[in-house]
Amino acid sequence: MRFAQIVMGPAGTGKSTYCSYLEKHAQVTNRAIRVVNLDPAAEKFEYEPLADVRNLIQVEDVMEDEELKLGPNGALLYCMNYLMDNLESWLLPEIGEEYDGDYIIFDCPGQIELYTHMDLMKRFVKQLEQWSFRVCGIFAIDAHFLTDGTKFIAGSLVALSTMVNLEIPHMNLLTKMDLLSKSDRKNIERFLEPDAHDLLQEEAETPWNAKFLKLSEALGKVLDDYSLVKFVPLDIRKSSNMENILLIADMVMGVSEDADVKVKDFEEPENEEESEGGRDLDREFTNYLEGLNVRD
Ligand SMILES: Nc1nc2c(ncn2[C@@H]2O[C@H](COP(=O)(O)OP(=O)(O)OP(=O)(O)O)[C@@H](O)[C@H]2O)c(=O)[nH]1
Ligand SMILES: [Mg+2]
Repeated sequence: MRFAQIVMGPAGTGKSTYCSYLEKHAQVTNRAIRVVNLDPAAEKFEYEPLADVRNLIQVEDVMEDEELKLGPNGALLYCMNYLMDNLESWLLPEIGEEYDGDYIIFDCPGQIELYTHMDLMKRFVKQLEQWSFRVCGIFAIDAHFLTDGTKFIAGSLVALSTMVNLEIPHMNLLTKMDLLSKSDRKNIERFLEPDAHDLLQEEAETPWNAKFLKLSEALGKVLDDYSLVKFVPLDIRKSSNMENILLIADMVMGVSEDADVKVKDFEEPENEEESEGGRDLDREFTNYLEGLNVRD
């Protein structure tokens, strides 16, 4: 049995940052988690990829193709199709045939149509399942876009389409929590266990809502009925948030304590401080985040 998180979501919402954060978290907590870059348009990321789709195909090369004549979005979809046709021949050798207990994070592109209605990612999920992976979908949403009830409904519906399309256990990550003001952070707490009906009541005064309140209420009911559309906050400065996310992912993938999840080979601590008092995970995180230039 192997485990995978597929990290999806709109452009710039912090998918790659989450992946590098998770890779680092795994290093300091001794879990063997590796990241695979599946974004053929990625320019840079901070993790050390186990495999990188850009070694198979690159968006610029496709855009330069005189016969295809594709722009950036069409070229990206072409690359993803090409990747799906080469999963057995390219990806499998890169990640290895069968290592029991492997935990792999797939960092995906920010093209939302890949998730909501196209079948490319569904093909990918099916293939991973055939390779005996248990898969969890992580859908990254920028917390700034969820600060009122109407935006919440819109954001949740995109997440819901993805969940329904891919048919895998699913978690919505509220990213960039560290950038929210105190009041926005407080405001967002009501979305963590939301009652869509209550949230919409507060929005009822705008002309749009007066006209479409019934529609919004009906959508709200859909979300309530699919109570799986839940949001988990990610404040990148807090290692406890990461632990929480990993725990939920473990739960939804059915990773039990007796499952054979790999830990890294034990390394002897190099300095005395570590051997005496254990490792200071928060300090290691702070050093890492300073390297990433995350604002405080
Ligand atoms: N402060 C802060 N900045 C973040 C966080 N997550 C992402 N960023 C910043 O947001 C920008 C986009 O982050 P990425 O991780 O590249 O986002 P992405 O979703 O991978 O973007 P695409 O792959 O282009 O769709 C970068 O400048 C990051 O440094 C976060 O949690 N906190
Ligand atoms: Mg990215």
